[in-house]
Amino acid sequence: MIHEKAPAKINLTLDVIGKREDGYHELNMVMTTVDLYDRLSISETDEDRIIITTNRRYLPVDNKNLSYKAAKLIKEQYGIKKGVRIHINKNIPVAAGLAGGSSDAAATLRGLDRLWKLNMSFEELSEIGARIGSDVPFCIYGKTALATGRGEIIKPIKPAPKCWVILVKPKFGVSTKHIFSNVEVNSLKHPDTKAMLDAVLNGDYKSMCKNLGNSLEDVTFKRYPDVKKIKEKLLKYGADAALMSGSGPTVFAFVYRENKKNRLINSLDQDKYQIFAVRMLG
Ligand SMILES: C[C@](O)(CO)[C@H](O)COP(=O)(O)OP(=O)(O)OC[C@H]1O[C@@H](n2ccc(N)nc2=O)[C@H](O)[C@@H]1O
Ligand SMILES: Nc1ncnc2c1ncn2[C@@H]1O[C@H](COP(=O)(O)OP(=O)(O)OP(=O)(O)O)[C@@H](O)[C@H]1O
Repeated sequence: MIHEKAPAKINLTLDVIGKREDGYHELNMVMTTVDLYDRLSISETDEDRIIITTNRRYLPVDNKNLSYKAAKLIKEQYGIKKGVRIHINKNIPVAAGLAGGSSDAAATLRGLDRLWKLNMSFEELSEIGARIGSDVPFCIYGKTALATGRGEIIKPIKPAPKCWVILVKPKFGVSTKHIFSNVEVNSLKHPDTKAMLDAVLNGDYKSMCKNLGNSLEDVTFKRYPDVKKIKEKLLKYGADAALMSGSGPTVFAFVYRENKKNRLINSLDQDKYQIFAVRMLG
């Protein structure tokens, strides 16, 4: 049995540069991971089938599950006739902007590479990952990186400065496709990616806080005003900085000091939101 951890990602920056001919958007993103994980257990079976099980009833377990897709692609690519059973213990909220599904797919690729001793390079894993979703190559890498193209071109950078990360997700989910379809490229705000890269390179917590930015925030805020309210609340109650992750709706806040973290959590309505206090990983 192989065990793989699949961490959630957050976007320190997300800049939408423009719309591409293939319908995707050209992005510039600084991404990192936090210690909120799904846990995957993977084992081989003799019968040539992919069996997915999970602790969450609402998740698909057929070919719509991104882990299923990952297993299918790797089996096809390497002509593997064995079957596999994958149990996903899910902790990352779904459709949250935290790349939960992408991270499960990435963990499946890493796990099957180990199970079947395929010795795949990052490039080989990443090529298969990109066929599943734009965030999967970053999730295969799993640390801190600059992601460009539609998100699938990964350049590793130093780990982001350590701090507490408070993730706040409203009860509803948001479709990434829906948010991108409402993007008007000419009216977007653009974060300063270079300043964020410098902040990470210099381990400069204050500058990292100052340069957080996400072009998709206003697009999501306009359709889901509650997401904007979460960000305002977090800033009002003492977060050093706050930003929506990915296409939302999760908003994360940074705090450096532990006592401030507890105060911030206590100020939030626990019935209205899913709240996680985690550490920066990457
Ligand atoms: C918003 C982010 O979470 C930022 O990290 C990611 O870019 C989304 O990555 P993902 O969920 O793996 O996205 P995909 O499954 O590849 O794409 C979902 C949908 O989002 C839109 N999409 C996604 C990525 C991109 N660079 N441009 C897009 O326009 C497309 O409409 C696509 O059909
Ligand atoms: N293993 C999986 N975990 C979570 N969702 C999955 C999985 N496989 C397929 N899905 C489907 O994918 C959709 C969104 O999943 P996910 O949680 O990855 O979104 P997200 O957090 O917005 O990701 P991203 O930040 O990459 O856009 C859901 O509709 C869900 O049913």
